[in-house]
Amino acid sequence: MKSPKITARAHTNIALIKYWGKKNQELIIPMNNSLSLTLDHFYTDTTVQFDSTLTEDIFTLDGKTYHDEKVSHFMDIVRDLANISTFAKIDSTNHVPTMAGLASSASAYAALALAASQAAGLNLDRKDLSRLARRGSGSASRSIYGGFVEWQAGTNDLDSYAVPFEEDVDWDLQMIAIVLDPNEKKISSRAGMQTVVATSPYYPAWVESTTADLTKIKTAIQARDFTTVGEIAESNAMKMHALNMSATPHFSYIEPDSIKVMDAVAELRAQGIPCYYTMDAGPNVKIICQKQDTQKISDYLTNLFAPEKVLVSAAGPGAKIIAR
Ligand SMILES: O=C(O)C[C@@](O)(CF)CCOP(=O)(O)OP(=O)(O)O
Repeated sequence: MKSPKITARAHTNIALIKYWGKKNQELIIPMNNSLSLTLDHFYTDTTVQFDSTLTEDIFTLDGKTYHDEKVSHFMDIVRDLANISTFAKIDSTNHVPTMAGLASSASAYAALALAASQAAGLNLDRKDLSRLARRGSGSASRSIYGGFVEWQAGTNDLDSYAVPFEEDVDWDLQMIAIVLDPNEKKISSRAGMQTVVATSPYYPAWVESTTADLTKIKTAIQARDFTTVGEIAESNAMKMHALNMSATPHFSYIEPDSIKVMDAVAELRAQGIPCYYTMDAGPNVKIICQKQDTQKISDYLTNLFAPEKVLVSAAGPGAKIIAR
């Protein structure tokens, strides 16, 4: 007996106000609210079909089969929700340019949450989809929606989910990802944030300051105040990375080429071009800019990096079913 074969598409999101620490590991409840922009350029397509002849979940990513504990654990959560015990075939394709290093768990688990729940006969609303995606990866909770999205931290499985802050973004904000290292990061987000929560003396100040940043950036987005949005996002990212350097053992995702991009942004700003950077759990740098400046910034960057490493995105859509 086979279920319908469902394909869902979800896009990557990049946080302007970071999630970097959990209150609860198993349920993935964050310490603070975060806010992101869903991007149009990078997305994951995932197809799921439950099949009673299978004796385990079969997961392929970009054509290769993997035994992924996180995926199986996630599928157990879906099976519990749907009250079924059937295994599934899961085929995922990351539509991020090769060597992008941006194939984030966010788009992957948002697409899997939508495809798997639908194939299991569940018809979850977007709030419950966000809660389900959160169980796969915290940032995936935000990729259920397009545009600017806020993940309300909450305190338990029921009240920790994302909400749209501005889904149809009518603002010419863009993000230029400079792909410095496509390989898997040495320290995963999950391990990195666990270390800082447990050992950084600055952690309580991070939660306090990032909560203040969130309030201010929401006002700035609504006011279309690009400079303030950029300044807060850049500062928030650097505070997140300062946590890593203050942990025990200390660690950092920042590599020499990351600093090269940061210096380029400083030079562009000195030339009067407003642009700001953010970084996540890896060396890649994302530059926040306005569409009118994107070409000038890209031209400057392609003098420093190979053109195929400079990838431009605008605001993108939420998760949706693309085939059934
Ligand atoms: O996206 C952000 O807010 C900031 C980060 O990207 C890192 F900079 C965190 C992503 O963490 P995620 O991969 O979701 O961790 P999980 O819940 O342990 O799977």
